[in-house]
Amino acid sequence: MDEWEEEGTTITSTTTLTTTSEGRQEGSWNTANGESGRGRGGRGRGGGFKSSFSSDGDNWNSTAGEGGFRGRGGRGRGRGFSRTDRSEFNEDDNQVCENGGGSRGGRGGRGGFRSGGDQGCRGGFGGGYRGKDEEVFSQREDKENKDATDGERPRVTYIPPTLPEDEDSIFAHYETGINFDKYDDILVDVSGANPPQAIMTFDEAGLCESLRKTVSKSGYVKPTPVQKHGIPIISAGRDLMACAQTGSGKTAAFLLPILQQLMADGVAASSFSELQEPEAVIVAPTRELINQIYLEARKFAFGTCVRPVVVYGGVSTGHQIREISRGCNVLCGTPGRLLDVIGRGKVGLSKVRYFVLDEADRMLDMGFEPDMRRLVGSPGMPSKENRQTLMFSATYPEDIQRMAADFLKTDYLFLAVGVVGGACSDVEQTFVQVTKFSKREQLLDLLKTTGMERTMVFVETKRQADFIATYLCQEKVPTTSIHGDREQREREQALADFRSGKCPVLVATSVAARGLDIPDVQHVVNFDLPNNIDEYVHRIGRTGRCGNTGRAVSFFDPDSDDQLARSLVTILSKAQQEVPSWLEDSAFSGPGSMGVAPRKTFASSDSRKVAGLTFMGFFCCSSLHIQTVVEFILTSQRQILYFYTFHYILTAIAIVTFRIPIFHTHCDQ
Ligand SMILES: Nc1ncnc2c1ncn2[C@@H]1O[C@H](COP(=O)(O)OP(=O)(O)OP(=O)(O)O)[C@@H](O)[C@H]1O
Repeated sequence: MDEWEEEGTTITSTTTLTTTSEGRQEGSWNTANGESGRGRGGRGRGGGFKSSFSSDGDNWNSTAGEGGFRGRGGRGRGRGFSRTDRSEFNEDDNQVCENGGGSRGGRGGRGGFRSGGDQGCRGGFGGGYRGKDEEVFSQREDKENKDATDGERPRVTYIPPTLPEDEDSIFAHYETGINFDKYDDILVDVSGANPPQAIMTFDEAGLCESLRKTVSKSGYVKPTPVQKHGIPIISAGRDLMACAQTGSGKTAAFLLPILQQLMADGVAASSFSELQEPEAVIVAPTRELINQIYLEARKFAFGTCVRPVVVYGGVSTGHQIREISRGCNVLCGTPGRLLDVIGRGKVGLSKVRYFVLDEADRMLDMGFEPDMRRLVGSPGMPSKENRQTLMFSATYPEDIQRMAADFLKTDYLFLAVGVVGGACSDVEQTFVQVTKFSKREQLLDLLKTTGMERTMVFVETKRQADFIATYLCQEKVPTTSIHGDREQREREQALADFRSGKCPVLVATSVAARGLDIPDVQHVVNFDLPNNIDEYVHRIGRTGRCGNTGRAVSFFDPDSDDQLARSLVTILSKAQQEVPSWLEDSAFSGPGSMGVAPRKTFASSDSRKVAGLTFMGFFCCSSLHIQTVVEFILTSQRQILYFYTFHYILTAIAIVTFRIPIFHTHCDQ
């Protein structure tokens, strides 16, 4: 629960971890805490950790920097939020972190963050927990840019390395796994009026020659279920809310039909216009994910006149605007930066035909919903009746589904491949009961058995991510980390090192939970379990992708993870996996376990059906009871009349209360 998941959390701690890291060219990974960050209002004191990895040989040198973490930067100005932090830092015997007592600085707008990156960024930011989402970052960055203009703050100057242009790099892909063909056995449900026929092969998708070539060069032989159904739905011009398990090809399911249509219509990028007007806008919650989507779009559009462009925070806005001005048909972006470039008048929305929300449930939850509304309400953006809106995710809480309908035409189709919100069945899930003090040793033991296999370790907080990464480095496990307080250059370097295998262990916060498609991730470890079951599903979905198998090991601390037990049992059973008896005990023995659904928002299917079913159930019961009541009124049997009235009210309450579980049983065959 770091970057994203603060809903319902009591916020009490906003410590700044002032950490910067420099990736040295000879392969060293060096993280040093910023010298006393003295941003405005920030009192970041030195210390920090320092770890370096010398790639020549197995030489991992990590020193928990003199003084360890000493992030005292939490006192800043600006709006911040406090939170209850489940970090182990404060309790740990070997604590190397002095983090201001864990409950300070709820107003953490501007603390001390100072970086000496090779891009010359010297950003003063921080001052507390901002994490929540990309937008918060973007706003901050925009603020930084504005401040820079005022001569107060430096600009974000990072420009990502130029992408390789050779076909081998562009079309590099990993192989589908042994379970790829089993995708065909998954039950698919399309709800809504007049869905078009699914396709069985890419030939039936009616792709133009150039797309056929790029699809084939990408190693795609046959479509996955979400592609079989999604492609014809999008090609037929329908709005779509699609749900399919992690790693099952949702990206191509929306990119291919969009690109196909743009190519068929002869859309071509032009650098002559001052105002660029993309035909498609794609949004995703994190920088790395949107960049990945962009790379996929660029791959499929290779050799054609359709030009995708990506914009996201942490990168020089000027650079991105220059990229846009070279021609932009498909604009991929994180919400904050998108709104920024639109606000600067560099992008017009009047030609938008496709509006895509990847990780749609995340894009519509509390963190991003206002931005999504701002985006669809931006000047020139066609109304929902005049554009196609497409939503994709592996999870769709029911409340989010209901809200999503605001963005979709009323006759949208809902596509469910398998159990909505279900975990990928190719991931073997195991749980280890732990205490919070034993986690680190358990992690180390685990990593010793997995050796150099690629492993993502999810932790709850940014500080925890740095701390665990440092710890593993000290223990000579080549590790890097990714989280929202690292600079973009560092985040990209971390991913690159993980991808290449230079650092086979990546410690991550939730910022890396969704969408990232990294080859050969064999393991996911939930060092800290998230507080939300959907988050769990996304995290473990970083392995077991595209028909490959994977393993997820989760540390379950009964003291803090009990509230997740019931949802975990549900997830395990739905994925036909063994449920440890202790987990079952924990799930069904705790307070509030008497017949109450684990989570009301865990949707099983199209919320329209659920609503329909509830109404039908209520209506049937009502009719029956009304009939009975009338009969008894006529026969004047008062007690029985009271009994039935009472019973009628109870039934109504029960139906409304248990409507989700009722529907679960109905559709999870
Ligand atoms: N038809 C296909 N044949 C072979 N590989 C495919 C096919 N479709 C997608 N892939 C590959 O499968 C991997 C996973 O796809 P993708 O990232 O789109 O999954 P996803 O469903 O969006 O996952 P997530 O829910 O985690 O975001 C990618 O490497 C992609 O290139």
